[in-house]
Formats: sequence, structure tokens, C-alpha cells
Amino acid sequence: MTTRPMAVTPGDPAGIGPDLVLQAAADAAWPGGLAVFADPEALARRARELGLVVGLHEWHPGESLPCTGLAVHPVPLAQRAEPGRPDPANAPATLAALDRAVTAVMEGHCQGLVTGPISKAVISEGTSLPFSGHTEYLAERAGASHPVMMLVGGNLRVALVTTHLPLRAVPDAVTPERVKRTVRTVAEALANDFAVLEPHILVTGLNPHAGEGGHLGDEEQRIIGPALDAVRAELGASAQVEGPVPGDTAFTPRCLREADAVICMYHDQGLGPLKQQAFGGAVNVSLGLPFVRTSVDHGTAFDLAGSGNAGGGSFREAIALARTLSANRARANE
Ligand SMILES: NC(=O)c1ccc[n+]([C@@H]2O[C@H](COP(=O)([O-])OP(=O)(O)OC[C@H]3O[C@@H](n4cnc5c(N)ncnc54)[C@H](O)[C@@H]3O)[C@@H](O)[C@H]2O)c1
Ligand SMILES: N[C@H](C(=O)O)[C@H](O)COP(=O)(O)O
Repeated sequence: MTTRPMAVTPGDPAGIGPDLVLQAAADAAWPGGLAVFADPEALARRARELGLVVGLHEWHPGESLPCTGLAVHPVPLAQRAEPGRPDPANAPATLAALDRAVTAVMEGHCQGLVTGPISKAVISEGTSLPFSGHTEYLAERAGASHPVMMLVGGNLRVALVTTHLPLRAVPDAVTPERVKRTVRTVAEALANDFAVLEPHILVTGLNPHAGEGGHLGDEEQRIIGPALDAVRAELGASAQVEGPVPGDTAFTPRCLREADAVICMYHDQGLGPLKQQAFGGAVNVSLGLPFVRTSVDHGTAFDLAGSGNAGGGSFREAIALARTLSANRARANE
């Protein structure tokens, strides 16, 4: 089944997502092929702007892929997409592309989903949805109760207990249940999707110096520490869970030496160090979904859309990793 195409959504049509899809299609023949869910006219226009020659062929889930060129499942935009000028009027079509791609994956027509970058603000302004990110949106669509965002790049795998929420809401969102479920989901994904057995997982604290014994915050003593004790007892020898460790030194080479993944309490605690090390070549993976989904490590970069200067490394890595994870998951489920 690994010869099924990978579903691809370019993300915001005014961002660099369409550029990355077209560059990837022009550069290489992807094993299994790509099926892009997008407006074909907008893609064709962007290809001309970029000087790329890519044949676009209408495709519908269940059909064979064309022998050459790029398969495109048509999802028309409401307005002409101008590079670098996001238009909330196109937000419903951006989400419709995602919805149709998810359906194609869940119905087994595609082996996984690779998404280009979306502006959460544009989706929130152009739809009635309070859109906080693909991770949360896809989980809701797929009926998954606890998605976990992990970014993979350099020598790091970094997962988050909380994702897209205001910093002031973070402490209340770090609950024992959320900490336990995140560790479980990461341990399971490492084993099944990444083929890392008996992983060593580092978990950070929330406060400076992991709370300094309660003098700089007590979430480590009240919530994170007891949650980790409980999940350690549950996982037994199947995973080694260390923490809460101070967030500032968790990413030093000595702490990372044995770690297969680091779980951080909030977005910038974990993604800052990862993007410092690997921005442009890292991959965002949604764990805890019933299908494989990967994405780029960067945003819409409206300043670069249509210029030909967007680096395609993260997008290509996202396609490659989605294929590896799908194959590993299929093997684990045999
Ligand atoms: N996977 C996703 O959907 C995703 C990921 C991250 C951010 N976003 C969204 O993107 C929007 C813009 O976010 P931002 O400005 O914080 O980050 P950004 O990644 O879009 O841009 C940060 C900087 O990096 C540069 N950059 C980004 N991608 C690049 C590439 N491929 N090649 C060369 N340079 C690149 C940009 O030009 C900019 O200077 C936000 O709405 C955010 O929510 C979406
Ligand atoms: N937090 C991600 C990042 O910084 O790369 C990004 O916003 C994308 O998140 P979703 O995959 O949930 O859209």
C-alpha cells in the first residue's frame, strides 16, 4: 500500500506553499507520487511566475496518478491569489483543500498528508472558526482527543505538552492528564512510527530551574513530577522517562546524549532550540492522529511568495519523512 500517493495541501495560496509544491514537483519524481489539493489555475499561474514547467493533471481520489506531471485535485479559490497578499476570502477554500485531503487519506486513497503553511490569523479572519493550527484542526476532524506536535530536525525530536495558546494560559493547561497523555503518545509514536524501541524521553519543567524546589513555582512538584511518576509506572521498561529537568539546560549536548526525544511544556520552550539548530530542514509531525501528517518547520513567509527564493528543504524532508513514518506504521500494525 506504500505506492499510494501522498496527499499534499499547499496551505495559504498567497504564501510560499504553492512555490514549494511546484519546486518539489519540478525537481524530482516522488516515489508513490504526490496528489495536490489546490486550485489548478492558481498553481499554473504561480508556476509561470516562478518560471517552472510543471504539467498539472486533474485527479480525483481513487484514480491512478498521471504518468508525468503533477496530480491536482481541484479546490477552487474564491479570489485570485496574489503572492504576498493574503486574502481571508480564500480561507474557506484553504480549509476545504485540507478537508478533502483528510477525507482522501482517511478513506485510504492516500498514504498520508503533507501540509504547506497556513496563516492561523487569515483562517480565523476568513472563517467562523477559531483556528489555532493544523494540529488541533486535524485532530478534531479525525476525532483524535490528544494530538501532540513534534518537530524533528538536526539531532532533535521535540514534542510539546501545550501547543498554540497564549503564554498566560500555559500554566493552567499543564495538567497531570495532559502531561501523562503527551508522554504516552510520544512513547507510542517513537516505537511505532519512528521504530525507536525503549526510548529515553526527557521532560522539562515549566518554571526556571524546574521550580528551584518550589521557590520559583510549584508546577513541577504538584503536577509534572507526580504525572511523570505515574506514567513511568505505567510504561515500565518500555520507555525511560526522565524529568522534570530544567528547560534551559535540557538542550545542552550532555543532557541530549541519551535522549530520543525532549518533551517541553510550551511552544517556544521547545521550538526555539529546535529551530535554532535546524530551521529550514526540520519537519513538523502530528502524533496521535489515525494517519501520518507532516508539515514544514516554517510559516507562510509572505515576503518570499512568488520570488523563487523560498528554501524547499523542509518541505522535501516533510514528504520523505511522511513516507518513512507511513511505512514504519504499516510494519508496526502488521
Ligand atoms: N506549518 C504551518 O502551517 C506553519 C508553521 C509555522 C508558522 N506558520 C504561520 O505562518 C505565518 C508566518 O509566521 P512567521 O512569520 O512567524 O514565520 P515564517 O517561517 O513564515 O517566517 C520567518 C522568517 O523566515 C523566513 N522563511 C520562512 N520560510 C522560509 C523558507 N522556506 N525559505 C527561506 N526563508 C524562509 C521568512 O521570510 C521570515 O523572514 C504565521 O501566521 C504562522 O502561524 C504556519
Ligand atoms: N507551531 C508550528 C511551528 O512553529 O512550526 C506551526 O505553527 C504549525 O503548526 P500546525 O502544524 O499545527 O499548523
